[in-house]
Amino acid sequence: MKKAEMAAKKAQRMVEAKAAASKDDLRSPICCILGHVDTGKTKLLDKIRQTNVQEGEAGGITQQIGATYFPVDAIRTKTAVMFKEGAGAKLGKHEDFDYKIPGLLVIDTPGHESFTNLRSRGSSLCNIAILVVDIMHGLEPQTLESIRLLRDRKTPFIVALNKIDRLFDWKATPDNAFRDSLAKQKTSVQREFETRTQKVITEFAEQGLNAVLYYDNKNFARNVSLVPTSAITGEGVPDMIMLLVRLTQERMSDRLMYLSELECTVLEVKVIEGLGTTIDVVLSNGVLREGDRIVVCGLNGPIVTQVRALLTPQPLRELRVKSAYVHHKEIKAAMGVKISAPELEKAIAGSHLLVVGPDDDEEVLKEEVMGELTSLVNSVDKTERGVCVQASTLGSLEALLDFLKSSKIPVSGIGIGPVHKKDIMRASTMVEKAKEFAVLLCFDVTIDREVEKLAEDMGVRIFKADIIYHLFDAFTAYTAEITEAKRRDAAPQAVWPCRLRILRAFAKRDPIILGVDIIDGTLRVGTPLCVVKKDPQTGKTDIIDLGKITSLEINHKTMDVIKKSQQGAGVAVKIEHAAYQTSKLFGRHFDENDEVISHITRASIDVLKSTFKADVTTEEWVLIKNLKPRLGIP
Ligand SMILES: Nc1nc2c(ncn2[C@@H]2O[C@H](COP(=O)(O)OP(=O)(O)OP(=O)(O)O)[C@@H](O)[C@H]2O)c(=O)[nH]1
Repeated sequence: MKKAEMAAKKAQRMVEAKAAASKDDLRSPICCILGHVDTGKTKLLDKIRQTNVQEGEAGGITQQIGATYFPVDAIRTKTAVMFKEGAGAKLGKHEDFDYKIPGLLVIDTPGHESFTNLRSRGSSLCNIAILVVDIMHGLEPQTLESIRLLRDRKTPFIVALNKIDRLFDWKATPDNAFRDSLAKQKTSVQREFETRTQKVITEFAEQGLNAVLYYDNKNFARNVSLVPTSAITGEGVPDMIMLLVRLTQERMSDRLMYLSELECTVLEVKVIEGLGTTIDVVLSNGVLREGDRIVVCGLNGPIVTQVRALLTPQPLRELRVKSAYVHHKEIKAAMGVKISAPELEKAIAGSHLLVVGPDDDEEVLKEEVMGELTSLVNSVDKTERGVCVQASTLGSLEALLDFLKSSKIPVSGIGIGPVHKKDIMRASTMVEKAKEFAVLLCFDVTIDREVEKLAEDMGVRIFKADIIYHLFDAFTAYTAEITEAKRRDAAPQAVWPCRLRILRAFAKRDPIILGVDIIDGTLRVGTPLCVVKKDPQTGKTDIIDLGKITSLEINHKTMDVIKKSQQGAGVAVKIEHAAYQTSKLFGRHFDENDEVISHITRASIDVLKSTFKADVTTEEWVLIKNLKPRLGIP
């Protein structure tokens, strides 16, 4: 009852917050940088920051926790060059341009760690992303993984086509607008640019994405924009920032309206000397205050604690001040903040942070905050046959589970944080049930040597990686290996169906050698053969086992497998019985009037079904079905 009441109150508050919001009061968009290693993500971030540091912190760029804040003044300075002649931007006069966003909050940790943790009820808190692609390399494995993440979370993104200064003979004009720089290049450089860009466009097309140079983009909703940049010379960086400004304020102002309702996410959990365990959060809406009672999701259940301090880094010029941090009484969105509070040791990155308000029931908030972990746990396949996964944060766990789901890999257990013995024990229950799933897929987590040893002893395979698709590749290779081993082990139990007509007997007993015609099926060394006789008086059937095929020949050429189509003028089959079987004599126990068939059993059919399913043809299944009643298999 209470829960419903609170939900109603919250919904009401949200309605009020939305009603009070306006397109004139926008908050700063949050931007993440993703891309393959070494494409220049860090350098690009540095470049945006540095230009303004050089200009004596003009515009007041501020370093936040895990993020850099670019106030609109800094953006205005940085993009001025876009209004010059030759920039090709057709933006009118600089002083007339209406910068509506108060600034831009760029998350400092590039890569998908922070992107996946900036999450809210399945969607992303990252308003816009920059996907960095090296123009010399095109799309690389992690680019594809980033695209997948961006698509899953429906996050709009632009592509920085970086390292244009590496085009042969490029003449740089530092921090220039791209088109002006390109116009100044020799024809050969312009041509190389065009060919390389075209190649990238084709690669995007292969991913089902329509990419175009941003200044040719007539439909931002449909096409991905490419912005050529150099993180070294700064060329194209003004274009990139201008594009971010325009895309966010023109196309997503609804999502950026400032709301008084709190929205806050834990990006990282960190131990800081003197402060103990702290959490770095992104406050994307609302206000946080010192002394607030907060609720976050923890490894062992919800954590309720009180904000002891709200911290941001000390500005560079004040480095001599003793404390590394500035304390705040309250902080308004959008901001990256460090929170110091007791009992945060078990907090989980990716969790939401809620503040207990005067009307709130703490129990309900606790449930809400744990809800996401519970719903992730509930999303796990309940067939109880599947791999176990362990990830560092809620965000990465979610991304990994999404990926496994789309790759149709079942999951039986999940965990967050460092791998413990109990996680190995859980995975080990699979050893008997399904060996290929006795696996722990670890994404960006630490494992003690001792725990690894336990896994070895229990027969649990551990795969570690900090790139999702590497985990996937390793696991796929492993399952292929296991399947192959299983086939080798099961091969003696597998019986392939065949029906043979006896043409003549070359040897009547020990071993029996027959010349045969294959009526149906395939002959293989190892197949047990029999004839089925019906007693004319009693009507009782009698299965006479002749033994197993030990060799096959066509025209004196030995073969392991002979298909019906290969048999030519007939096949010579050598049949030997096992020591425990009685020897059979051609002419007495059976003769050329008998049809010889594979002695299939319930068990042999099951082996074919479980291990060789992909190898059995439809005709062979039909033949098995026909042989079953003759051999008395229900
Ligand atoms: N010539 C040239 N080199 C660049 C450019 N951007 C980055 N680099 C160089 O490329 C290398 C990788 O750059 P980073 O910024 O560290 O790349 P990253 O994407 O952050 O790499 P990871 O953090 O490893 O994922 C460095 O040696 C940079 O100096 C560019 O625009 N032009």
